[in-house]
Amino acid sequence: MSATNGFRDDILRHLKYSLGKDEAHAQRTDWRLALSFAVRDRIVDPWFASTRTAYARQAKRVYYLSMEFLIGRLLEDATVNLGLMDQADAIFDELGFDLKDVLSDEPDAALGNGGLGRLAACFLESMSTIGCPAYGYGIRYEHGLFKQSFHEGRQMEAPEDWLNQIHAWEFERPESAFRIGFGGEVRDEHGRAVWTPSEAVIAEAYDTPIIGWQGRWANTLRLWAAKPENMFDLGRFNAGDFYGAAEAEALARTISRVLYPDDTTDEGKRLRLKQEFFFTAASLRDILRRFKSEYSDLNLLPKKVAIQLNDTHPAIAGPELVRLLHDEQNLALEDAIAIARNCLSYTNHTLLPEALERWSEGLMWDLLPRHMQLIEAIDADHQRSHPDRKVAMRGDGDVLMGPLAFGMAHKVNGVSALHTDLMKKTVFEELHRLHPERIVNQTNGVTPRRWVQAANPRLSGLITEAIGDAWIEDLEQLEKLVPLADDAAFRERFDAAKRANKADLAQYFSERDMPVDPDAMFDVQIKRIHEYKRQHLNILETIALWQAIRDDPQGDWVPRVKIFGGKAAPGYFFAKEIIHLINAVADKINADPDTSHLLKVAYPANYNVTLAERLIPAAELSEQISTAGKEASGTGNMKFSLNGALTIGTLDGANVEIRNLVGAENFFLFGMDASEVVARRAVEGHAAQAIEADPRLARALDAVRSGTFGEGFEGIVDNVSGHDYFLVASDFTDFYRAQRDVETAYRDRDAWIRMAVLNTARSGWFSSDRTIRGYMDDIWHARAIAAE
Ligand SMILES: CCc1ccc([C@H](C)CC(=O)N[C@@H]2O[C@H](CO)[C@@H](O)[C@H](O)[C@H]2O)cc1
Repeated sequence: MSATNGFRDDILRHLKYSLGKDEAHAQRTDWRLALSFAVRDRIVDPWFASTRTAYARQAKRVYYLSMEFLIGRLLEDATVNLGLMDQADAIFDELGFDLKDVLSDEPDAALGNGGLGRLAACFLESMSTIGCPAYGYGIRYEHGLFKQSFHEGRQMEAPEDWLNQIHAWEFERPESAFRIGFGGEVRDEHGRAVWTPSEAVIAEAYDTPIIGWQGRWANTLRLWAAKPENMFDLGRFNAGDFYGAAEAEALARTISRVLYPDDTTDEGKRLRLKQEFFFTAASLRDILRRFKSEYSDLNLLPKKVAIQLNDTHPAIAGPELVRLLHDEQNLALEDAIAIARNCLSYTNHTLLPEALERWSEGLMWDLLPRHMQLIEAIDADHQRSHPDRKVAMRGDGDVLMGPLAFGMAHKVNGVSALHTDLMKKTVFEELHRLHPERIVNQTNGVTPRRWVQAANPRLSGLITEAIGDAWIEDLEQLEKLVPLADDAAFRERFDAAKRANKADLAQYFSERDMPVDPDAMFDVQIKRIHEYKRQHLNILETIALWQAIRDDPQGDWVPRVKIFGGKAAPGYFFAKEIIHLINAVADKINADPDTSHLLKVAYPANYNVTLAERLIPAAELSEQISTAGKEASGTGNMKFSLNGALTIGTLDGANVEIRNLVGAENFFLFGMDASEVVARRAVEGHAAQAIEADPRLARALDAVRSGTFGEGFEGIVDNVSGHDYFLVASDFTDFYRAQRDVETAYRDRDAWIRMAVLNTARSGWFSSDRTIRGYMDDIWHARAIAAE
């Protein structure tokens, strides 16, 4: 019985016995689920072996606590990592189906907003591929990030409901449940603090196996769902109070009902804090339960447990771990604090002031009274050892989650070299001076399995043909491609792969009434919509280009398609105006008979992980144009370089390291650097000056203000020509110059492809495997082990 036949039989067996469907009546979803179950069967054994080996080897485990895991689809990832893609392709071909079509039936697990959530997902896959014993802990949101659609160019939001169908990749764990309390009071009983919560919910675990490359190891993503202590109040039901009967359940489930869609603004909502404590407390309980099932001496905890806080969202872990060790395990307070600190480490992902979490002490006293007491004690303990320094964890009636996380962590890291440096000079300046060894850098990375091997099979095949397939788990082997940049035949095939990917994307767009020319340059900016990411700078340059083409239609223009993708937080008005403007400009320019053969704008709605996997392999120009000093790292920038797109960008975040590795000559740099930005912002009237000095910019802004693209965009023009905090006006002229340089380069196909090959070849360092090895060595002191 060949492996393929065994696999085929398992698919048919699941269709019949797991889904109760016979082939004749099976829908696409049935086939997708049958395939999922057959693939899942092949994950369970390595999964169990990994868990068993970690216990047998008394290995140190890593616990990654994150409010977000932007996983996307799982079936293709698992099939690729198990090396079953070709078999699945052959089986479905024989069954008369297109595997790609079956795979496209899976909904994205959109349990995240953007960079932070996707990084967590890449990290889980890399920890499994490396064989680092680890758990991801998060929330099983019933509704992930909202679905975006456009109505008359404006963003509309609709609930995302990935769980309104069978979810093939989770195992419910009713036996792993914890009672999580809120509110109530703290009484002192013989010198011991006893917290009696006034309300409680049950946190129930759902496990998803995360298989690594070649299925050698699998870790667990444990997501907590909120359930009521008692499901249904029969008494109230019998009394005819039907709502009352279901109230407890509805209230409890609210905690894991929906992901907060903000990715840069701390709303400070009570429910958000409940979500943060809910999953953090359940995770710490589970971690201590597992530790105590193997060891009795709590002083061993830091040797066996490393807990990573993905930003401040789980920072309540500091006080909660101290509470568990001191109040429940009876360790002395200072010992509890020391042990907790040696287990905990914290990653900062943003310097934006509005994104730094602070909770009112009033709310903290109300919701978590014992934790507020402990925060005071921890703060006092920290200040005691540094009386003269302003390193308070509280200020103006708020608990500052950044300083609290910093104070309760043995290591704190930034996510790119520039960002880590800025952390030391700005938000954590005083704390850094106090703890000069605590801040380290771990530049982000992305998993090459999803973002190259699976998303871009044409390029992957070409690379493997040229240098073998070891690159997939040792990405810096891509360096071996450098000499091939000078090989015309290889360049030819490299370009052919990109060309074919562009044709696929053009097909996808034409099916959605967005016809584009596959021979035009595909210029892509895909990320959350935010002023600091400057999508409005990109659309203003697009307008100026359009005007220039109209001035000189016979000019030697390079046909270009400007592709945008991204959601705005529902409450972020300005970002929504930027979306509206981009769609309005698209309508105008795409309908212009004189220019539409030279310039098109495409903005597919509902940008998510799956759409990124479709857009990035077809991209030629990657827009990384944030105001220097604002983008902590970026990870899309890495995905584009690996897939042979050239970057136009500022010296911001990881762009700096990408440019250093691929070579300045293979990168289109523009704009001010982080220190020039600070200096320029201090110049009175900096925007007006810039507009004064650049007629193209003035003309583009006039067109927007005068209604060329419709009414209602004054806000954007006023901002860019007024306060312009993100220096769109001041960076415009150089951006326009860089875009013209891009066109000059693009005209020389050979030179362009050569640069593209060098970007792919020299981007291997941006593998999340390299990043995870950095965390293992510098922060977690954890070692990889192989499953027995
Ligand atoms: C409290 C609301 C909130 C929610 C999420 C966040 C995240 C930290 C925002 C985020 O996703 N940051 C991005 O993290 C990526 C992974 O490190 C970086 O590559 C991006 O530069 C950074 O913007 C801030 C504030």
